[in-house]
Amino acid sequence: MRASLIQIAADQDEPVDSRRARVASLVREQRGADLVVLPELWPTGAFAYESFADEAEPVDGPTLAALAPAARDAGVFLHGGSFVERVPEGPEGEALYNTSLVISPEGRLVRTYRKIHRFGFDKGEATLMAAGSEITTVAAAGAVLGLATCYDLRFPELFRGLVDAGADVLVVPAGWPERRRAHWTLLARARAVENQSYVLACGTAGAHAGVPQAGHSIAVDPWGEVLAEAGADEEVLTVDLDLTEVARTRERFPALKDRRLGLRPPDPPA
Ligand SMILES: NC(=O)CCC(=O)C(=O)O
Repeated sequence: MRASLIQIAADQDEPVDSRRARVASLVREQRGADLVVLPELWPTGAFAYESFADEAEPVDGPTLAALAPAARDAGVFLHGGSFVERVPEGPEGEALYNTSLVISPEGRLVRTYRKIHRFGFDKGEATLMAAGSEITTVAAAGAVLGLATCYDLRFPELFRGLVDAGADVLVVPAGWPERRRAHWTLLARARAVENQSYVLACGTAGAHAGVPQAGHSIAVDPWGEVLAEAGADEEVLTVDLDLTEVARTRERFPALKDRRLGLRPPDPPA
């Protein structure tokens, strides 16, 4: 599988529609890839909280309208990163989600994933967005992609759930800040090693809302080796994955089979 990770900046000086057009044209340039991945919340910027409500859109809104024909023209599976999804009706009224799109080479939306772990503790995304609750995989380009978004990378149990659901390539769009870049690289490698899976983690470049971004999109193999890593600036990172390596790694070093589920919890302190 040839994968291209498009690490773009979500600069607030660039109008969102211009960025959509620019991203669509970058996707079209990836003809020959099997899978193209975009970062988290690239239309708005992951930390541009003030713009979330204004830029929120339904799943079939302008982001999908820009990306679907681009995926079709390039003939690629496209993980469209994520955007702010507005859901007008629900038990508690309107809600916003941090939602990812996966589009087929025919330009058809084949999967959505709503970010499960919201970042910000008692502010930002954690207060503005609702949390997804579904572990989500999708068959694409000869692999089973396990979908996660940014802060999700810190929660290994989600990734175990994805592997249990058959994932062999874990795809993580992100808007990860420069300040915690060491965690980004470490966690991407840890998720690959412990799950004996490829990890494709695509971050943003530049800075938005005053938060410098780490960039350093990264592709890691099931043994934890870094196959390719971007710099800090805008860049397309292209990498070839040998998907048979997942089964080979799991056979030669079958640690996943040694899991001990259902261990007895400790007795409460006396
Ligand atoms: N957008 C995010 O989820 C940011 C996550 C982050 O900064 C961190 O986990 O650290």
